[in-house]
Amino acid sequence: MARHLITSAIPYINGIKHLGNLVGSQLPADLYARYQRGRGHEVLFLCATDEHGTPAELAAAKAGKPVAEYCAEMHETQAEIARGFRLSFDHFGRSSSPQNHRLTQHFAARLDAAGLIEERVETQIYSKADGRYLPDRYIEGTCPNCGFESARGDQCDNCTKQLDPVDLIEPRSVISGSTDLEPRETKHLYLKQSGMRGELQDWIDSKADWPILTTSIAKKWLNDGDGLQDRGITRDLDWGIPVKKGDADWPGMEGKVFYVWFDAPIEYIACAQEWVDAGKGADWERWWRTDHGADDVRYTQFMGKDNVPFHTLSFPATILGSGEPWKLVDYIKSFNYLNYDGGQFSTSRGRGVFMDQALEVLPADYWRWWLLSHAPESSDAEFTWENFQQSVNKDLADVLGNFVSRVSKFCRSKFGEEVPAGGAHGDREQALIADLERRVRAYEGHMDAIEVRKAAAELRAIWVAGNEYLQDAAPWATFKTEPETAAMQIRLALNLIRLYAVLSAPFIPDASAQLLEAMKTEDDAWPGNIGAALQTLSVGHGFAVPDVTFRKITDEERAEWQERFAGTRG
Ligand SMILES: Nc1ncnc2c1ncn2[C@@H]1O[C@H](COP(=O)(O)OP(=O)(O)OP(=O)(O)O)[C@@H](O)[C@H]1O
Ligand SMILES: [Zn+2]
Repeated sequence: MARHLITSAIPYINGIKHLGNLVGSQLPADLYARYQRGRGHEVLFLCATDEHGTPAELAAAKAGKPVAEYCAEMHETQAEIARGFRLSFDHFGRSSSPQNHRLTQHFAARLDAAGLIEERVETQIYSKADGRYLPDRYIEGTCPNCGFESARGDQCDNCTKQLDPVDLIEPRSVISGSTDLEPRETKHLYLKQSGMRGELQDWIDSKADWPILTTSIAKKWLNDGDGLQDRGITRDLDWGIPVKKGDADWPGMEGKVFYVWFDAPIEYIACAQEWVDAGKGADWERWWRTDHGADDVRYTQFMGKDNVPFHTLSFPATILGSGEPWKLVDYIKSFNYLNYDGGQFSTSRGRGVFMDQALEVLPADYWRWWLLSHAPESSDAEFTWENFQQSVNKDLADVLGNFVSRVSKFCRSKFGEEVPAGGAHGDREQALIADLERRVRAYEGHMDAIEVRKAAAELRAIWVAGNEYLQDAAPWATFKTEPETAAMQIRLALNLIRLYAVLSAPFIPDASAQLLEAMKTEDDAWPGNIGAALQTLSVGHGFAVPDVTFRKITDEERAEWQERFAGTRG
C-alpha cells in the first residue's frame, strides 16, 4: 500500500469559485484522491481557504463586515459547496489558522537564520486618493514584458511573469482608478531566491516526468532575463500573519504582515496539523517530515497555470531554504484555463457559472463528468451549453444510464429481481472480457499518470463496450429461443453495472453509490482480473431497478440556462 499526499491549490476567500477554478484545481485533485483510495492506498487529501491579502479586506468592506468575520463565513460557504460537489477533502482548513500563523513565523525565522532574508528599504506605491499603500494586486498597468494592458502588480495574467508594481507602465489604483500615485519608502523583508537558483534548477531538471506546462513555466522564471529574482515576503497591511521571527518580535517590522503568497503554501503543511487538531488524524508529521517517515509519501499538487511559479520556485525555496527535513512535492499537475462561452470566467466581473449556481441547475455528477472529460490539459478549453448538453445526453444518459436501465428492467420483467441462473459464457463473452481487461488496464494507466481527459475517454469506452455487447447479444431476442443464454447474458450485464459503479466512482461518486445500492452490494473492490470481477454478483443475488441514473437535458432547459448565465452575476 502506497501513501499519497494530495493538495489542491487553495481557493481564495473573496467569493464563491467558478467552474474554471473548480476544474483547474479541486476537482481533478478529488478525482485522483478518490482513485488512489479506490486502489486501496492510504490518502491524505488537503485543501483550505486562502484568506489573507487585500482582496479579502476589500471583499469584507464591501459586505460591511469585519474581515475575520467575513472570512469565517465565506469559509463555511465554500466548505458547504465543496460538500455539494462531493470534494472528499480529509480536511478543509484555513490559512488564517493559528497553526499557519505559527508555522509561517517559524519558516521566516529559519530562513533568516540561514541568511536567506534581507531587509530592504524600498519604494512602494502610495495612493493619496485611497489613503494607503497599494498592494500589488491593486495596481494595474501595462506589462513591461509582453505589453498586456491589464497586468496586475504581482503578476501578468497574460504571460505569467511575476512582477513588481513599480515595473508597470502607466500604473493606476484598482480601488479608485486614481493615477495620483506616489512612491514612498518603506522597509520590507526579501527572500533571497536568486541565490538558490542552481539548487532549484537541479531539482526541476530532475523532474523529467512532469507536465510540460509545469516545467516550461518554472524554467521560464528561472532563466528568462536576469533569472530568478528575490521576492518581497512582507506587506504594509493590517490583515495577515504578523511578521515575527518564530515567537520573537522582528525589530523594525512592527505592524507589517507576511505576503499572502508566502503563507498560503505553508498552509498545506499547517492544514495537516489542523486535521490532527480537529481529531481526524493522529500524526501529521509522517506525511510531511522526511525524518518521520514521509520519504515513503508520494506528494502531488494540483493547480491552474498562474499558480505554477509559486509552487515550482517560491514554495520550494521556502522548504529548501529552511534546512529542515520537510517533504518536497513529487509531482505538479497543472492546468490551462477553462473559458466560458466565448470569453473568460471572471470572479471580479461575475462572469460564467459559479459553483453554487451550478448545483442549483443539476446535481454534482453532471458537472463533474463534463468538467473532467473536458479538462483544460493540453490547451485552454471552453464551456458551452451546447457541448454540455450533448456530452451529458450522450455519455451519461444514452450510454451509461441507458445500459443500467435496459439491463435491470429487462431482468425484472423476465427473470425477477435477482441474478438469474443458467447458461455459460461463449465467444462473445470471452471477447468482451478480453477487451475490458485491456481497457481497464489502460484506464488505470491514465489515472496513474493523471491524464484526466484520456482517463475519461477510456471510461466512456468501457461503458460503450457494455452497450455494444448488449446490442449484439440482444437478450430480449435470445430469450425467446434460448432463455438460459439470455439469463447468462443478463447475469454478465448486471455484474457490469457493479463494475461500472466501481470504475466510475472517482468521476461520478453519487451515481456510483446509487448503482451499488441498486445492485445490493457493498463490494466496491477495485477489479483485478476482470473475468473474476464479473462474477461478483452470483446467481440468486437480489437487486432493484434504480431510479433514473442520468436524465437528458432538454433544448428548452439549455436555452433557458444559456440566457440565465449570459450576463454577470449581481
Ligand atoms: N479559468 C480557469 N480555468 C482553470 N483554472 C483556473 C481558472 N481560473 C483560476 N484557476 C485556478 O483556480 C484555482 C483557484 O484560484 P483562486 O481562488 O486563486 O482564483 P483566481 O486564480 O484569482 O481566479 P479568478 O480571479 O478567476 O477567481 C487556482 O489554482 C487557479 O490557478
Ligand atoms: Zn505580460
